[in-house]
Amino acid sequence: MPQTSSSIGRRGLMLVMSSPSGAGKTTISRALLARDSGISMSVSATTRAPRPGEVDGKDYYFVSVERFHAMVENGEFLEHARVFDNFYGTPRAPVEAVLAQGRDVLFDIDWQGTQQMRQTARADLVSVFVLPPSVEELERRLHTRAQDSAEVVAKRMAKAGDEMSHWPEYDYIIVNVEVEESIARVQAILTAERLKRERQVGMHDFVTRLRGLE
Ligand SMILES: Nc1ncnc2c1ncn2[C@@H]1O[C@H](COP(=O)(O)OP(=O)(O)OP(=O)(O)O)[C@@H](O)[C@H]1O
Ligand SMILES: Nc1nc2c(ncn2[C@@H]2O[C@H](COP(=O)(O)O)[C@@H](O)[C@H]2O)c(=O)[nH]1
Repeated sequence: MPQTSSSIGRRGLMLVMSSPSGAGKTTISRALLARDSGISMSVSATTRAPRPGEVDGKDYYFVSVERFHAMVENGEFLEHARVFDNFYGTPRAPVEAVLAQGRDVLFDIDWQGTQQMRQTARADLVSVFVLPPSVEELERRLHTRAQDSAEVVAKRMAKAGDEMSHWPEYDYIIVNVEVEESIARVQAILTAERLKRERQVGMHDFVTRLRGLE
């Protein structure tokens, strides 16, 4: 049978995107998912109330505080954190199932969650921090999204400086000026990371066959 590169197995990676609230990571993530069939979104659990249009099981699993704590106790989360007075966590089982198929998983989580995942899964983690072009533009985006009250927007703006201080902990930094340019940059990161030697787990056998040694 002829050798083709499509027979080379690949180890799935975990692409984490973080940013201050409103910088644009959800927008970039949605576009990436629509354009790349090799990556799926990790759906987090949260105790925050759904925004207009958000769908349970698609945008988040909306759970009570009691249910969230039970999930923590049962070890159901890969990571979890308190963000803006609410709890958020990444359910472990769906992520492990996708990675086992050699597919990639995209996470929209904060810096606390990224730190936890770096400790448990460093080799599989690729982290991207998204910055806004300016603080004024960040506030404008939060208001334009029109999904949070003025009080919630003010709270998120007050935390933006602290959040942004974590940028040096990430592998890649994107200043999200033009959304199409930012999407292209994340696609480029994903392409390069997928090609890393250590992720191409079937390469040894492929080259062995190429060399006619098997
Ligand atoms: N490059 C951009 N230029 C202009 N507007 C943008 C850009 N990227 C995103 N936006 C808009 O900014 C708003 C916030 O974007 P988004 O919801 O993606 O932010 P986020 O980082 O995911 O926020 P959160 O952490 O609160 O979920 C949205 O209305 C989105 O359409
Ligand atoms: N550590 C985690 N952070 C998470 C998770 N899911 C979302 N987030 C972060 O929370 C804030 C606010 O999100 P919003 O949807 O309420 O605007 C944002 O920074 C997200 O990245 C998670 O599972 N773990």
